[in-house]
Amino acid sequence: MTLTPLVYWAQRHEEIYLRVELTDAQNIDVHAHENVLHFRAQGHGAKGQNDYNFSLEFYLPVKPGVSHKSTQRQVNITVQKEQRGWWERLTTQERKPVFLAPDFDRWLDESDAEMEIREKVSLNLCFYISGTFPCTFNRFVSLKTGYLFTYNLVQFLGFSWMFVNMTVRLFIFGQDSLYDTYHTMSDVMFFCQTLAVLEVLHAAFGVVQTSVFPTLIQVVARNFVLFIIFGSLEEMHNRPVVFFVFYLWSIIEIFRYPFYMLGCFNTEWKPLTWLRYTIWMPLYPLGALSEAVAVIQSIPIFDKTKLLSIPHPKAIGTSVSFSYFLYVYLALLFLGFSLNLRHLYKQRTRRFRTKKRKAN
Ligand SMILES: CCCCCCCCCCCCC[C@@H](O)CC(=O)SCCNC(=O)CCNC(=O)[C@H](O)C(C)(C)COP(=O)(O)OP(=O)(O)OC[C@H]1O[C@@H](n2cnc3c(N)ncnc32)[C@H](O)[C@@H]1OP(=O)(O)O
Repeated sequence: MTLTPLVYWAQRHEEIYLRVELTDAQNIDVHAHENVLHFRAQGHGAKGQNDYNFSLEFYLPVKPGVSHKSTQRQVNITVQKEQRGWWERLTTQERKPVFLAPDFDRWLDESDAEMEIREKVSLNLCFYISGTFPCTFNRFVSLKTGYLFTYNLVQFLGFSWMFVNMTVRLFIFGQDSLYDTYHTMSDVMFFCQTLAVLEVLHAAFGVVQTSVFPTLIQVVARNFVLFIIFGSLEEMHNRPVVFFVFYLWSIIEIFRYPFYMLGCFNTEWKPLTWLRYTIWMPLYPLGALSEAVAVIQSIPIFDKTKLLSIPHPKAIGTSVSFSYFLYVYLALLFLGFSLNLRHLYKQRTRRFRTKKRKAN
């Protein structure tokens, strides 16, 4: 009689692990052919001493070479994935075979597996660089953590100061406070937003694991409004739009930077994570809208003052107003906004999908 053994599985980004519950397994034949793993052996399983076999059709392509190792208690099989990646299940069919279960001794979810790789790389580099522990690389890692923590703390303090100040002033002075936001907040905002340029460098040099383009869009967009629209036009300083722009920027940052601060120590506080990945939903469109309003309000001022206009190109005989560039910028703003909205949505899905899997 041929029976099916119990099989436990787990995965990493590059391989699949199978643990077959057979003691004293003999005459083991295991191979993968056209994406199907075939296993046959004699041994002592759930139904006593017998012939056991099973087949599994994998969810995605695997490499044909399969390695196995049998111990007195089990047979361990390792299958290499054809392409690096995370599989949502093991087999092509959605319903898992009854003899198959997760191997909780080896089970990791995607982000933990990523962490495992990073730790391995850091250990390998550690040996490579110095051959000793604690090594230069470890010191570099803690230096990086210390640097990022300090950076995030400084930004958090800056944005919290602005948020609290604007809120208190709004309560005390009411509508009047909207008109002098620039005079009271701009120094700190200039400081924080200049510092934020470092975020593009962090992403570009791999100091944090994120893509450069969304960060670049964010920093360029904000600094354009801050330095060019507000900074260079005195006429804009007393406009309420400054309040809305600064206030919306500050709200998200008082959640984002503490989230990163905890992340520096691989810690999280669930309500904060939820807020970091949710509160942008109303804030981002409102922020982009208020930035667009600021740009639109500045157009007649640039036209009137001729500030930043290109002086007198011979072919036209008159200077080209900076406002033409602002119309192009408004189109870019819409495009950049859509791209970043998509990015933020993807980050949110990635974050909560991973967390949900962890909870299961
Ligand atoms: C190039 C030409 C440009 C032309 C310009 C055209 C104009 C475009 C206009 C666009 C409209 C902009 C409007 C906007 O300015 C309005 C506002 O901001 S309103 C206020 C609301 N805003 C928001 O909610 C957005 C806030 N900003 C962000 O979220 C980020 O800046 C953003 C880049 C958009 C997304 O961030 P990121 O991709 O980094 O996502 P994560 O937070 O998930 O981070 C990914 C992982 O990296 C780790 N990380 C990141 N930074 C740090 C750090 N400083 N310290 C430590 N760790 C960090 C983070 O923990 C994640 O790691 P893990 O996944 O392991 O947790």
